[in-house]
Amino acid sequence: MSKRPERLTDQQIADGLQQLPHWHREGDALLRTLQAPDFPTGIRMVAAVADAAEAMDHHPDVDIRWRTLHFALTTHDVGGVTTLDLALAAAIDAAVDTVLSSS
Ligand SMILES: C[C@H](O)[C@H](O)[C@H]1CNC2=NC(N)=NC(=O)C2=N1
Repeated sequence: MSKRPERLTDQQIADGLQQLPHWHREGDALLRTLQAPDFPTGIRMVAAVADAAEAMDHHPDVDIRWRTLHFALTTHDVGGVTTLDLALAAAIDAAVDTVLSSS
């Protein structure tokens, strides 16, 4: 049984975001919005994110509007931002970059 992650402090979140320039915090979530070049590529990005999230057993909230993708990350089990959200943000950045570099 994996240990439940602890909610991070404001300072810990700010420190983590130093390494995640595409992301910002709003309340209990980390947010990123990006523009895909077209709708199919955006869907491929979301599919790549889904694989990474499933591998981590930690999943983003995703909003898809044509080419605009909104990602919101929070740890629902503890009702706040944890290290899992910071790790997922980095995984999302890597996943979308991989799709872009192969499109
Ligand atoms: C049992 C529970 O569903 C799992 O530990 C995971 C699934 N994916 C998850 N994703 C997110 N964002 N928060 C969670 O608390 C979470 N829990």
